[in-house]
Amino acid sequence: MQQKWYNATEVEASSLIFYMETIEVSRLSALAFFAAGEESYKGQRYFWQNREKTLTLVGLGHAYKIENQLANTRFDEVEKQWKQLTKNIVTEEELQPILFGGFTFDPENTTVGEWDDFPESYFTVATYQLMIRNDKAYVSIHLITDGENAAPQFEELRKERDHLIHAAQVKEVKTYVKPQITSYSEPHKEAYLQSIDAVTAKIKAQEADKVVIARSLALQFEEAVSSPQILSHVVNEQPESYLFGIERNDMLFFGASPERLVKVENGRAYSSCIAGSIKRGATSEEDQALGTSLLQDNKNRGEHHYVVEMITETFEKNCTTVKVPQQPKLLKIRDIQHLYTPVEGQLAEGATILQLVKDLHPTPALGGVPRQNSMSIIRESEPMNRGLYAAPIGWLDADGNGEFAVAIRSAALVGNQAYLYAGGGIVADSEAQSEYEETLVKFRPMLRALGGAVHE
Ligand SMILES: C=C(O[C@@H]1C=C(C(=O)O)C=C[C@H]1O)C(=O)O
Ligand SMILES: [Mg+2]
Repeated sequence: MQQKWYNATEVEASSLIFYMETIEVSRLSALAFFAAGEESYKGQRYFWQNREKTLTLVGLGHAYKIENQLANTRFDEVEKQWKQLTKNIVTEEELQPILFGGFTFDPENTTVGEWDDFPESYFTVATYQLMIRNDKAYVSIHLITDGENAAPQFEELRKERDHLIHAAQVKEVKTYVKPQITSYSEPHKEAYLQSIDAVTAKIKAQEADKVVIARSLALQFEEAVSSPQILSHVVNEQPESYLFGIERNDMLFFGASPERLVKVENGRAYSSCIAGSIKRGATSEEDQALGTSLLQDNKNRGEHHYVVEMITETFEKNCTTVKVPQQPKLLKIRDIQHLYTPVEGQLAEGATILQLVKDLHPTPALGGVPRQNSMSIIRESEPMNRGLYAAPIGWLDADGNGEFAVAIRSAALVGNQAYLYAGGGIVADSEAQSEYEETLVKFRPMLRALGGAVHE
């Protein structure tokens, strides 16, 4: 697994020139722009929408890649390379270039599977980037080169840009059918149930306070499923979450997550503590009753408390002032309700979004407490590699702004196969059967998008 191929991209970034040109375009469908890249940029695309739907990003093609197989130093390495690369920017615009990507959940996990050739850090600068912000749409071209022949290259890129915009504007926005599932399996279901009992016993024996244990669900389809097809369903069905899709070679990793890891805007940092769950009710009365019982439930308040404590401490280390409400609220999304506490602070001098990602990941919402013990227990207990599931995914610019979601409610799609991931926070009084049911609810957003039966 420890390949050395990433060196290929680590050319002397300082000798490279970063050209960027942005035009404003009349509003077009982000999905149609993504789909316009189906032939030429498949395997090199991304899609992102924040929860508020005030920012949409689509990337087609790779102007530059930052990949590495490092463990602890991966965050610093990406930050260093991005700084180098954005030192020599040639642009007339106010818009900043954007680096989009993610860090895997655990670089020390060695379990083989669908994530085998995925690097521990995977970031790209798109050749063509669509940004929809404040109701305006912009398309940028990025070209990163040593400067030789930049002008004719740029001319070619402009032609292709116009072609992509045209295709996205004039083609009807397609309505995609749902894929046909030919097989559904919950691999290692028994092992999962046993691991919950085993982990609960470890917590009772004080080997850890909280450990998040996850499992996967595997689907097969009649034929290969396309990325725009799946993203279109996610966009329609999950409007209240972060929506993301990131392609690498023949994999699409996608999801609809309610959870913010960190956002930085003009020197202020924001995070969210989301842990503790209950299903939605069939009627509004039942829904409210379930919500009230979640707010009062000791086991769920325990799961939540560890997250608030850790994120608050991390913010105190990186910020001059920190604001945290005393009590959690309810966060209701289509299939589930969670306990939710927002955290915000004023970034201290020198603190950056990637430093916050490094310090926050994994929070006890996806790892556990204490961090090292819980990570070892996860490695021993889960017969899978989480890859980007439960990991930081998002963007940053060259000005220090950016946002990372925690990639939960997510799945990896490879040709005609999909792997869906879900887990839950295990504490001393967790019960295997109810944790199992909690994961079934958490699979629903991906299962629904992929054409699976979801009993509403
Ligand atoms: C682990 C997941 O979600 C996390 C675990 C939760 C819980 O156990 O209550 C709630 C939200 C997330 O912090 C997941 O969705 O897979
Ligand atoms: Mg839970």
